[in-house]
Amino acid sequence: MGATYKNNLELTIFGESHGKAIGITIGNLPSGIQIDLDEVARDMKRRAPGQNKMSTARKEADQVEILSGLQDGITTGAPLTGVIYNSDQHSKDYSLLKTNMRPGHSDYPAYIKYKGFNDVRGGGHFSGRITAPIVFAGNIAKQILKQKGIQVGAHILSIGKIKDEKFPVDVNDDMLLKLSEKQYPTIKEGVFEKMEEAILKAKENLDSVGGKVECVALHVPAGIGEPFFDSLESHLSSLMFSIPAVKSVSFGDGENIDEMLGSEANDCYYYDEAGHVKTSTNHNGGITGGITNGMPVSCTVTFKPTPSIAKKQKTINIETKENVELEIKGRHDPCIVQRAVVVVEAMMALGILDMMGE
Ligand SMILES: Cc1cc2nc3c(=O)[nH]c(=O)nc-3n(C[C@H](O)[C@H](O)[C@H](O)COP(=O)(O)O)c2cc1C
Ligand SMILES: C=C(O[C@@H]1CC(C(=O)O)=C[C@@H](OP(=O)(O)O)[C@H]1O)C(=O)O
Repeated sequence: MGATYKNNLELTIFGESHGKAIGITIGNLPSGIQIDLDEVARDMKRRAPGQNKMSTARKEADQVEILSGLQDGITTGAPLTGVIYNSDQHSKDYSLLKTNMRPGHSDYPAYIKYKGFNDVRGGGHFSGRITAPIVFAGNIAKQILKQKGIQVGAHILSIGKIKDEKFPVDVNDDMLLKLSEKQYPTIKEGVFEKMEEAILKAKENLDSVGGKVECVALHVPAGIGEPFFDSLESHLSSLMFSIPAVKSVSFGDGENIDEMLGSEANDCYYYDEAGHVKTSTNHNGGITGGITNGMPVSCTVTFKPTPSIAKKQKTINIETKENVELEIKGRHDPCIVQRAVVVVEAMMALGILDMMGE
């Protein structure tokens, strides 16, 4: 199993959901950067499981132990390794799932690829739990970007059929600051309460819901990225698609841009009062020709409904080769989206830092 993303940064993730620990090694970080570990802990808590009825009941502290690469809170330039110990595994929930393949999860393709030796407990290395180390790495990236004046922030754009509004073209630091103060960030007031209802209703019906997260990076200078294979869109979408349960990634108005005319989709340039180049709209999400144009980089990520649901489903038993019915027991998120906002931010920060190549 490969576990490394390598460009200017090197990210190597390790561990399984029910193993001893999970973690990440980040290579090629700049040296001499002061890291605030309280900020790391704040982001870890935004993703951590077991906090309320909208999340899996599994409880994990998700405290990161740093093994290397940091001395007196400052990056040394050596590979930075963070480890998170697992403590609340209920592995017996998975005994039936070794043979009865969960629809929508990795079980069947992983069984084929790894000849049945893959660890199915908690999803093994395929688990959403592996996003905890990504949030750790992403927070380090956010702190480095912040020192360059770049801010990353996100909100829940939709859960099921309940929708928030999209970021406006003039999204600014204040708006991101306000969102960062909310546990479940939405731009419209009062919309998360309706989203929560949708999550709890799905759960009550032994089902799950999906949704979208919209993320921006502000003050990214123009000129980051390359044409074709190393376009910023290519790298960011590769990172976003690495998040389990992500089924689409788009930039700007990407999901609807096909319905516009050229005259509507083009972002027209102007000089503002300070002489900075801006565009009056941002349908292209701050990237044209694969390269940043100085406008906010904006990306929307769609999460499918959580695959492990308690409702009876049809599937196969890979050992007896029979069609069977499956009722999944165990602890699962009735919705992934509200826990994944910070994961999307992490990938955005890592992708931009990586492509800046400094
Ligand atoms: C933060 C997070 C939490 C998740 N929680 C669950 C869960 O409780 N149960 C589950 O079946 N899948 C969960 N998933 C999704 C699965 O890991 C994912 O659907 C599975 O690995 C198959 O990958 P794919 O959906 O990308 O094809 C979670 C994903 C994330 C990012
Ligand atoms: C533990 C986390 O989420 C897990 C992600 C997950 C999956 O299949 O992705 C399945 C569940 O694992 P378990 O059956 O061990 O409770 C979730 O709880 C986490 O995100 O930290």
